[in-house]
Amino acid sequence: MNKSCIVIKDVSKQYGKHHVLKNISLEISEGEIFGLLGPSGAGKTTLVKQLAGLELPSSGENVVLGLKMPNFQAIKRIGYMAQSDALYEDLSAKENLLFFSSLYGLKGKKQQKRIQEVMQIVELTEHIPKLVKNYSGGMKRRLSLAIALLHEPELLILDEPTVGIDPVLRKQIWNAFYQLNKQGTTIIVTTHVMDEAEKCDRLGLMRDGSLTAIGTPTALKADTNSTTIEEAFLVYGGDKHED
Ligand SMILES: Nc1ncnc2c1ncn2[C@@H]1O[C@H](COP(=O)(O)OP(=O)(O)OP(=O)(O)O)[C@@H](O)[C@H]1O
Repeated sequence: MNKSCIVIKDVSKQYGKHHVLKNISLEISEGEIFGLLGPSGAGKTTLVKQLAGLELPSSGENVVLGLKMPNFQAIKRIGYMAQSDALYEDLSAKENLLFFSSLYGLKGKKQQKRIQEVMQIVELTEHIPKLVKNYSGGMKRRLSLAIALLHEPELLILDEPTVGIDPVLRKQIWNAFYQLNKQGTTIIVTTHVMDEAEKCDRLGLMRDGSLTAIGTPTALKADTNSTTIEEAFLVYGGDKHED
């Protein structure tokens, strides 16, 4: 097994009396595409926000890139794409990219070059001058991904990156993930889309704040005598998602 990129040690999270994460332990290796699969409310967002350094566990700890989170040195090496797009709608894509890249300290020719590169990855080059409010939902998701890539992160944390996106676009976005992964980027992605889950190297199945199973899609299916991940998920005590 490769070096660990993420080590989650007995992490729990409580909001008042509500136990949102229950004793989660998990290791993700460098270079993996790891999927967190589970129905709405299972705790996926809560967990990945902690990994991105945006929330704290109630107990346990998260070590990311060798550093206990939250840690600023680690955060600088992480690209995080939240579930809802955080874009300036009244600005153009170019202006958004200039703004976010300047936050990372990019300037001049290097900044221009990186903006071109990330927009090429998400196949939006020709739409750079457009106002974001004139982008479709799928284009906004891809622009959010481009922004998450600006500082060449070693780890990408993607919260439902393709939600509401049609299958053709979803394929394009996954091609971008594979390309980045081939270059060494570790990717953790939350999803409740079963065909997307099949694309991950390994999966963690989540339900009611617990990890009910961890394994490759093939192993999870074989261990449960299932032909699909959805069936395997149900065997491990999951709920079918209503979407
Ligand atoms: N700040 C908060 N205060 C109180 N409860 C919260 C807070 N954040 C999340 N929760 C609760 O934690 C539970 C898990 O939410 P979370 O968003 O992590 O689930 P999820 O698996 O990502 O679902 P979805 O796919 O709908 O985003 C939900 O019941 C949610 O209401």
